[in-house]
Amino acid sequence: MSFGAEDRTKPLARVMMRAPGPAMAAADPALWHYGPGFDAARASVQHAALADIVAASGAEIHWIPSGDDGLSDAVFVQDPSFVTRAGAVVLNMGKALRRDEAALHLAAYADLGVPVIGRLGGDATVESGDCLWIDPQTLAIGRGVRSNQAGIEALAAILAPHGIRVQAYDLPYWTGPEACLHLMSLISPLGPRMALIHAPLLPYALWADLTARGWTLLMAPEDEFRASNGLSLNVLMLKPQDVVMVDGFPGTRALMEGAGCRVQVFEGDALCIACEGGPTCLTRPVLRS
Ligand SMILES: NC(=O)NCCC[C@H](N)C(=O)O
Repeated sequence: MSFGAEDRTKPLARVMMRAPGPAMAAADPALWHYGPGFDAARASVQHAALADIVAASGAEIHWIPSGDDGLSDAVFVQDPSFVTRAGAVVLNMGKALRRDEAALHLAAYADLGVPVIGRLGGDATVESGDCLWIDPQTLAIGRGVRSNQAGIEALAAILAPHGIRVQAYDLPYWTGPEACLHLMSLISPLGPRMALIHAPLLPYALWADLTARGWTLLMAPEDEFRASNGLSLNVLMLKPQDVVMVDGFPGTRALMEGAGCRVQVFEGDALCIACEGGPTCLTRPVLRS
């Protein structure tokens, strides 16, 4: 089976997802840092609506089995691993409650026949929500509450033999270590060299590096970013300039449409805004082709 999802000139062809299922139905919102809008039953319906959009785009979905395993955040399949043209890397989550998700991803790659080229463990943590492909040879990593220096160094050592360079950028404190602030909370690629950004929190050096490479950076409306706890900006690229976002943010949507994007929406208040993860976080690309 072919794999490798780092080339954003290509459409999403294969992706992993996990339904919220019994794990999220049993979740204690205070333990998981879920907001007042959390509603597990509605979250399941909203997740299914996103899956319908992804499937209609032509991408094949590989479902990680849901279970009553206490892993409520495992619905956010973006984070515990990522897939390069050389194979998958299985990460070590910075959020302690999410550590056991690695086993789900290892099993999924075994099912799919995707080789695992490296794993992180011990005190070295990186979450894939902190990882952004600048180009297929350059992976940006946000150093912050979820991804640490030891993790970044371990990941660089795994990727270097495959011709992939890692570049770290520091993330801000923002609302503190309990909240989920990933690098990808501040930037969503819309195409090979186009992205939606929240400039005030984005590492300046990343902004400068992308600008020097000729990226078009669209500044997402501040009011919608704040009202959504950042989820207005979490946009999944299905194909270059063909994207899906949480409904309810007309200014952000209009900005992307004005830049030539087709934008589809789904309701995400009970799932995305409440649980701090949007359509990007709910999908783990395996292949773009
Ligand atoms: N890539 C992402 O931004 N993932 C969202 C993860 C949300 C989840 N509740 C977490 O705190 O890890």
